[in-house]
Amino acid sequence: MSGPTTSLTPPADARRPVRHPDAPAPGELLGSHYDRCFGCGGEQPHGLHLETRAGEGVGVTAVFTVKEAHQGAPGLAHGGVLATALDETLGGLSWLLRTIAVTGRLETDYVRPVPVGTELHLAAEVTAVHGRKIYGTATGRIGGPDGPVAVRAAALFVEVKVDHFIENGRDEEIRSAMSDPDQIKVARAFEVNP
Ligand SMILES: CCCCCCCCCCCC(=O)SCCNC(=O)CCNC(=O)[C@H](O)C(C)(C)COP(=O)(O)OP(=O)(O)OC[C@H]1O[C@@H](n2cnc3c(N)ncnc32)[C@H](O)[C@@H]1OP(=O)(O)O
Repeated sequence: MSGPTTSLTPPADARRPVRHPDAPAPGELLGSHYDRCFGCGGEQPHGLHLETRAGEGVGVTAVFTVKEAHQGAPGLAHGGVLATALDETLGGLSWLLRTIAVTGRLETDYVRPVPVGTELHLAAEVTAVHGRKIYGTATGRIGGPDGPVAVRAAALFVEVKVDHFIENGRDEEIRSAMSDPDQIKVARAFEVNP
């Protein structure tokens, strides 16, 4: 079978990630990169409304409150929604590297059921970088930031240029995002540099 390797193990010559000198300070709220993002946007009524903060090193933390609209089985979070929460948290790592990157591969382990109403405490870190490939891991804990792990993920993100979004996105949303009078928001929708 042809196609890219699916390994999430960094190659031996991968380098350790380096926090960008202009990365947000530990504890700083990253804010939404795009209002209509399902993971973090404020304008998606049933979105996850994830709030992500810069952590120490090349890491971030986030909190996701599981709402009624996020169910799969009665009273329990949908697995795909939990994968989204992990993916979005991992996406926030771009801010610490000041790189634009998209998910290439995301592998998720579901360890415990997550009831509606739960605050899921997420943490993600970059583990290695190899060329355009950024390797990361994430966990989601219940009952507090040090509570038991309910979900975890390993991921490979691939660095892209801003053209990735402009060339592949739907014109209507691209135009709308570009024409927002808040130019800081425009920059953040298309770049990781606030
Ligand atoms: C702007 C707002 C803020 C930034 C946006 C923040 C958004 C946050 C939201 C969370 C993040 C998302 O959900 S992002 C949305 C979901 N993801 C996507 O839509 C991505 C769709 N896929 C793609 O566009 C493409 O396949 C790419 C960009 C991932 C890769 O294509 P490419 O650019 O042509 O690169 P390519 O040569 O194929 O791959 C480069 C290297 O990565 C490896 N590679 C590529 N894909 C994989 C894979 N699935 N599994 C293993 N390895 C892979 C290749 O083997 C190669 O390794 P080597 O030969 O160099 O060793």
